Amino acid sequence: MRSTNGYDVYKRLKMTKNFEAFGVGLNAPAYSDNKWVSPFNWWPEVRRQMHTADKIRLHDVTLRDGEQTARIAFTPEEKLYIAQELDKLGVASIESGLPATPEDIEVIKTLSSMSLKAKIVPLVRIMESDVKAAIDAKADGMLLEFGINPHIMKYVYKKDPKSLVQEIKEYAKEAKRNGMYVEFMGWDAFRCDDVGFLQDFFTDLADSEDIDRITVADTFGMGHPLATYEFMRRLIQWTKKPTGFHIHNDYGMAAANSLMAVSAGADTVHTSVNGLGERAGNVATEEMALIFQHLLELDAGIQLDKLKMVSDLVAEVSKAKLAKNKPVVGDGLFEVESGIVVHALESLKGTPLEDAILPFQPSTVGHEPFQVVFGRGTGMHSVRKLLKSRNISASDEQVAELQHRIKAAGLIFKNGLPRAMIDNLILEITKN
Ligand SMILES: CC(=O)SCCNC(=O)CCNC(=O)[C@H](O)C(C)(C)COP(=O)(O)OP(=O)(O)OC[C@H]1O[C@@H](n2cnc3c(N)ncnc32)[C@H](O)[C@@H]1OP(=O)(O)O
Ligand SMILES: O=C(O)CCC(=O)C(=O)O
Repeated sequence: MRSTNGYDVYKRLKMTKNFEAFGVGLNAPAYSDNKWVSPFNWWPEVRRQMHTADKIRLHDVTLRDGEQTARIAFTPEEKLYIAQELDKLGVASIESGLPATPEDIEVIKTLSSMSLKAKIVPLVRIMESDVKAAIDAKADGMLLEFGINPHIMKYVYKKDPKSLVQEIKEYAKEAKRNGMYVEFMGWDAFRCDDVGFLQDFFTDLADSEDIDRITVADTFGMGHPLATYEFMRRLIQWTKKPTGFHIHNDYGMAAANSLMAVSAGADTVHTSVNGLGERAGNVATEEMALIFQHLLELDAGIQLDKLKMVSDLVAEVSKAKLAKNKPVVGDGLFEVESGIVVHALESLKGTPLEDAILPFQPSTVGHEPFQVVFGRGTGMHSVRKLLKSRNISASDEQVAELQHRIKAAGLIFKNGLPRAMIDNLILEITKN
């Protein structure tokens, strides 16, 4: 299949603007230069429920929560390298570890001295030593954190909520005196069965003008999307402050729930490249970046065409290999083997929809061009196209025989037939 990029498609579609089929047109915003997504996303009934901020921020936690993944560690040099790529990618802030180990303190200090566009905001426990270390490292800000689940507060930390609020406010004041941005994150807030407890805690905290943003974490990723929307709506109502959302993917709902949090009005999502993070990981930076731009038309400031490269970098350094079908960045996303799909794609050649059947073009996220793979799923149309690309004419019987041989070999070579095998099969079929 001919390789393409978003710009080629753009040029072609511009020329054929307003085309339609059976009276049905394709229009922006669902349809544009590099995407074709569901127009249902723009139904007034859907949009009416969205209270999105004008600008969305991605706070990247790859270097903190990502490194918390069991069996993953980054050296200080690796952290500095990744942080610079995250900065070029366009994330608003980088959670550069905890100022609790000499290595992380050094990383925070170095990054803070580099005048990156992204703010350096380490995770900070409610303790003097962490707060002081973040200030001494001249970080841009601090993400003060505590478990805002009454059971965790009582049994793990033996803290009472009232004195905790006072402590947080004092540390926030100290950070502000040093010119820092202050965010508070309450983790495990989604398992609290007493909404009055949450309301009192967050209302009381929000009364501090030293706290710039309040974030809640669905630490175990088990809130229903509609419950997430409702909790975030209430939190915004209680605090009247910019609000953030942090989630893990334990139930596979991290992206959907982040979308709900933003729809309720949160302006920041904590994300991690390749979805690294404790257990099932955090919501993936690459997924949220694409969702915001393509489905909500929200500017998160992300250079989408760098996503694949940053993902490859983090996969390499973390030694955490990605599934081929990982959304947005998986190596196998733009390969097709199934005959019926190849036939559909071939049929669109020369029509306004050529190459536009995909939801988004490979080049949009910096991916290799689309390609047809040969194997068990190969259909007749793929075989004809293959022969045509090599200027080989063959009878219908030869095409059928070649298809049969490719399919049989595909049962053995489960990873797509190697080029040499395809060459051999063509030779065998066409020699007589
Ligand atoms: C819920 C989360 O995901 S929190 C983030 C988790 N991230 C990490 O743990 C990063 C990797 N961790 C580490 O390298 C180490 O645990 C360190 C350097 C951070 C701390 O190590 P240690 O000082 O040896 O303490 P250890 O990890 O065993 O225990 C945690 C301590 O932090 C305290 N603590 C934890 N969270 C908070 C908080 N939000 N505010 C105040 N204190 C806290 C605990 O009460 C405990 O204190 P104690 O030593 O007085 O009992
Ligand atoms: O606040 C913290 O210490 C980290 C919590 C966290 O990453 C989470 O709740 O998922």
